[in-house]
Amino acid sequence: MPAVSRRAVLGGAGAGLAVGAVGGAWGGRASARDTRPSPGSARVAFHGPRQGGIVEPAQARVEWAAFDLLPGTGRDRAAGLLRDWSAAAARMAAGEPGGDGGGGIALDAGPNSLTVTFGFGASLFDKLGLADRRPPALAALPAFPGDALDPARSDGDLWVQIGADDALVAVHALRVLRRLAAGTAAPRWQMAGFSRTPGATARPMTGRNLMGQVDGTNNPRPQDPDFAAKVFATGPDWMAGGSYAVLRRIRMLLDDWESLPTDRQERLVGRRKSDGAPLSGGPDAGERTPVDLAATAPDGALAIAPDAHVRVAAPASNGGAAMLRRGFSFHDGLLADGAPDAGLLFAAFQADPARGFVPVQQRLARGDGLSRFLRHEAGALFAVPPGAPEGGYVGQPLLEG
Ligand SMILES: C=CC1=C(C)c2cc3[nH]c(cc4nc(cc5[nH]c(cc1n2)c(C)c5CCC(=O)O)C(CCC(=O)O)=C4C)c(C)c3C=C
Ligand SMILES: [Fe+2]
Repeated sequence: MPAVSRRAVLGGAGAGLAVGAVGGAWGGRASARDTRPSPGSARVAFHGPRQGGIVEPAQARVEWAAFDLLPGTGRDRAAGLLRDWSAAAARMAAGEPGGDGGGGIALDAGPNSLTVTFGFGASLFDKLGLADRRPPALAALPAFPGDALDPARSDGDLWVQIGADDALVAVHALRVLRRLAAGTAAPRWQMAGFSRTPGATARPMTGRNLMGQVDGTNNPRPQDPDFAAKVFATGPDWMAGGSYAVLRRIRMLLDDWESLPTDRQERLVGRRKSDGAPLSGGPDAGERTPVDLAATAPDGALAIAPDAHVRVAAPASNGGAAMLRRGFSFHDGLLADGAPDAGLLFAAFQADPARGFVPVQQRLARGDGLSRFLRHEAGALFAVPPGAPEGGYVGQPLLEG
């Protein structure tokens, strides 16, 4: 298959998505003119200066998995695993079989915009005798008020994020990578999430979370002049062009949330539920209307309440702190009390968590109205190295340097 740049592939994916919405995706009438490729054929090149799964739109399905190195695993074995994982990920991203262990479950499907992202936890550096090369930005995060993080579902030596617009494709990739890890690393925890399916809406729009809010509007955008400075690290050498991923499994108290009237829900967020417009903007505002934190209502009260989520989280309230949020919903059945075990697999990518996530979460944990309806149940921080060139593997400069 010819090498295709990530940008070119994504452009193609956009064209393909329209076909899924109109053509035979639901077994409906397919006209003779529907000759464009299906959404399943969209692909994101694995090799490149940056790993996939950071700036690409969230796919319909995500699998997160953390692994711990088996006792006695040294740098050579770990390097071999990253070499095998990278090679398999590159094959699968190109729509080729990943190798043994996938059970044939993705045989009929295209790559479906598959991305595989690899991350390194702080504990990996100690185990491989690389403590002197652990980046300062990977220092343990502080404990935040209200945190109730389950150690069995937190942290890990290695992290794999698999995104695809088809669940079978994502699960297949996970099975392949898991098989390749046998004898070198053991699964520590695994989580599955979802996002909107391409073509599900009449026009592409920012997705919604399980609280029903349009979520992701004020993310930094790749065209912003300071985007790379916010999201990508400049060092140490092996991390230049990489990023740091903060993960949180945040359960939502959905039954309590859904019992609130819409205007109270909107006040707690600071945006309208129907279209995501800021409450500071008046009836004609839209999702992209800039938030005005100083705006007041006719009665003199702040249009965006003091404890509204967007006020407390805004860069302007946190000394400019910013991150790229790329979360997925989860819905994992019922808890013992019958409440849904559902919420957000929150992921934030940034150049330095101490300047991105930490100040924001410190303020949110204390003064965010939304946090009364949220429970932080698991968390992790991983260094996400830059992408690997053709023929190389993710983390090679660290593991062979
Ligand atoms: C520490 C960082 C953040 C956590 C944790 C977090 C959890 C969380 N957020 C929502 C819903 C929304 N968040 C929105 C905006 C927003 N959130 C954060 C940070 C965290 N959120 C930031 C930095 C921002 C942008 C603020 C700004 O600049 O305006 C929004 C509004 C739409 C948007 O801009 O994305 C919603 C809705 C939930 C449900 C949640 C935990 C489950
Ligand atoms: Fe948020």
